[in-house]
Amino acid sequence: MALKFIKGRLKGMKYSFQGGIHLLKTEASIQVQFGIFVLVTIAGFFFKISNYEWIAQFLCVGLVMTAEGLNTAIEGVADFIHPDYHEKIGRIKDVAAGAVGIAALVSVIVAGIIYLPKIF
Ligand SMILES: Nc1ncnc2c1ncn2[C@@H]1O[C@H](COP(=O)(O)OP(=O)(O)OP(=O)(O)O)[C@@H](O)[C@H]1O
Repeated sequence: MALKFIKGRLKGMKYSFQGGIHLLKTEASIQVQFGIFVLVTIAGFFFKISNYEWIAQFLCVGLVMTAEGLNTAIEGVADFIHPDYHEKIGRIKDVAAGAVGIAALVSVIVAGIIYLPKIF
């Protein structure tokens, strides 16, 4: 029983890992965000940011990439169930993209709070 449960969870982890790799290989926006993650990590070491600033930074990067992954999944489902033009599909995609936009805006604000005082 417990072994079956553990095997199921490990399988789930394998699928989520495969999904993440697929996103990184195929989605230009995730690749850009991964590049930003690398850059801000370098900046974090350069400016010697505090533990709490590292936490805020990792949470922001994670938030944006999670939102982007979900946005990609929603776009994929929308295109699969309705490949043709439809006003509602357009609205659904806009809302999903809007969620990424909110995450990105919050992240830019957090980055400003962390880095602007260190630069100026
Ligand atoms: N089937 C559709 N019906 C109506 N409007 C659509 C449809 N597909 C896309 N759109 C409109 O075009 C916008 C961009 O959609 P698209 O699927 O090209 O996403 P994208 O942001 O370019 O993502 P990606 O670059 O990952 O393909 C949507 O937000 C929506 O406004």
